Amino acid sequence: MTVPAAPSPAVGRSVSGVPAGVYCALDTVDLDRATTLARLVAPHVTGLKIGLEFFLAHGAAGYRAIADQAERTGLAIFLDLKLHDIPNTVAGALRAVVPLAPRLITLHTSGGPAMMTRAVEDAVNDAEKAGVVRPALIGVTVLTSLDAHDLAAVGQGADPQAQVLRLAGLAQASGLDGVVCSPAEIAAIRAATDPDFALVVPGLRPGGVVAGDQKRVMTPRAAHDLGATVLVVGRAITAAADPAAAAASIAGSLA
Ligand SMILES: O=c1ccn([C@@H]2O[C@H](COP(=O)(O)O)[C@@H](O)[C@H]2O)c(=O)[nH]1
Repeated sequence: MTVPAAPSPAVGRSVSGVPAGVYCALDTVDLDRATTLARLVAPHVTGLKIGLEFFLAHGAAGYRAIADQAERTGLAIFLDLKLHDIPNTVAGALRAVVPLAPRLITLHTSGGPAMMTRAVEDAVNDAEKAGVVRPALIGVTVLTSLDAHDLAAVGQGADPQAQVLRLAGLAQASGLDGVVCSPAEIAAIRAATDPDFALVVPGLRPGGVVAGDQKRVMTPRAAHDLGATVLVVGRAITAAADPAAAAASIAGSLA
């Protein structure tokens, strides 16, 4: 199939060293599939997201295989490990992965202020020691797969927006560079945080694509217009019959 010419994949405003635009989530345990997807979507996206599925299967060697490819095509790498543990353990995990030089790393804001402030301090030192640019530290607030009913089930009575706002405020006060939120909370966080606070937004479904396990969803265009910095798109691209065409169509929808 012919892939339509893509507009510039750099959309939105880059903040805190986070290049703005669409990042494709390479959620697979298959290294060949990940490298093929990375090649196919490269002309249409700003970055590639490596998450738990790929990293647990292939570790640093797999990361480097994707990062080498990303470097050749000028894409940013987002290492989405969603670290969540005591401060010392998260600091140790960062020490292990900061030398890989991803542009973004995630950790859970519900790990608390002590964990986040320690992460910020240590990431600076880890990056300096490794001679790499410090990654942006991005706090996961309330997963986009959760709704008010799910929050109540785990003892968090707050509605998702109130809980996301609370955690985003905590993340900013702890020195993080931004948060992961759903499209539904972008406007409220933008109003409550510094303009340079990065908003990383999954839960994106172009028209006609099923939500599946995601509960707080919007289209990429709606999230872009609301002010997302990073648009995270996985299955709408990777499960499409033609991933390059799907990525090109999403990039085109933002123009
Ligand atoms: O709250 C969150 C945090 C991270 N994610 C990640 O984004 C992608 C979304 O994949 P889709 O296939 O587009 O649903 C996936 O890698 C998640 O781990 C999220 O969805 N929600």
